[in-house]
Amino acid sequence: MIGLSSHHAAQRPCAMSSPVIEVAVAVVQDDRGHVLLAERTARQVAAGFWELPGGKIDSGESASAAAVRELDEETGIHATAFRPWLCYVHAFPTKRVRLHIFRVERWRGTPVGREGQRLAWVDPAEPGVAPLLPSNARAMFALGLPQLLAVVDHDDPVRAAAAAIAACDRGAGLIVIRAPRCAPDQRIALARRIIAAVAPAGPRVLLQGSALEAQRAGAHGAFACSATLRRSPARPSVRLWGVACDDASDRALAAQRGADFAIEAPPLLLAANNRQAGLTMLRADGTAAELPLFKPAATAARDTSRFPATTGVLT
Ligand SMILES: Nc1nc2c([nH]c(=O)n2[C@@H]2O[C@H](COP(=O)(O)OP(=O)(O)OP(=O)(O)O)[C@@H](O)[C@H]2O)c(=O)[nH]1
Repeated sequence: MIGLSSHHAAQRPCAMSSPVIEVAVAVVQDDRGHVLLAERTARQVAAGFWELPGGKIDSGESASAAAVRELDEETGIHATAFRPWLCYVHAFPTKRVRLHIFRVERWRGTPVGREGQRLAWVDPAEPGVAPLLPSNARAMFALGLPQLLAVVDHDDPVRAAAAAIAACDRGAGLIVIRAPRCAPDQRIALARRIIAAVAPAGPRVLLQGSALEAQRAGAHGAFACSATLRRSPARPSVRLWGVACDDASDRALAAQRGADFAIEAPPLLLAANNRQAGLTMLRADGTAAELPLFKPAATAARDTSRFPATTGVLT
């Protein structure tokens, strides 16, 4: 299940003037997609909180070198292939941390808590260990997102529902319904029809529109186009909020407003697909960004990334 994300809390003003501590952390996943977490020890601040293996970047050290070093020092795992993933600032009450998060794609070794800390392999969608460092909520949430997202944009409810079912067949775990030309009541009726049609496949469904429209439609959340994002003073009160971004400044704004993910698709592509099948498939993008990004999928292969719900603690 995609949980409520706690990274929406407003950033506290008292931390805003403190310097930003640069921290590099590693996401290591086993073949089930479970993520390696470590528990902070009694000797550390925030003892008992679970975190990704990592630590402060030494002066003159690159973020990637720090992530690889800390991973080895703390768990004995040697990363042989990795890539930058998310990078964002979190404001704790008294300090700010910039997390440089790396996805470790290949590694060797058997994880062991080399500093006496407990380790656990957890399902990112249902971690099963607590508490997690609040700064990691965005990353954990992003790890629980599906790989494929579909934008359904058709004014005709029958064709829109057919497009949404086709998207589920192709493995979409998230569906964004756009029907900007419809009046709100029509859009809500169309969304209800799509939500009922795809319910057996179980994707999350977001409606482009206000929080109230999304709620009336029974959607899991709301979606905002880039123009709405720029006009929005704050995150709407919805469980899941996705936005469309045209460029890097939109992305920065989306992260600041607490969006859960962003899509970057040329408006022309969406418009062209609307005239045809009403369906655009997007894939999770692997490059470094402030928040999870989806971009047009060149080939929409079936998504096999759903994680089982079991969790293992290594003692
Ligand atoms: N290791 C780690 N630190 C994190 C994560 N998220 C996060 O906010 N932090 C914060 O980043 C900072 C990392 O400091 P650390 O104490 O673990 O790093 P370190 O081992 O290099 O520091 P030290 O030498 O002072 O002990 C802490 O303030 C910690 O709360 C995370 O996922 N992993």
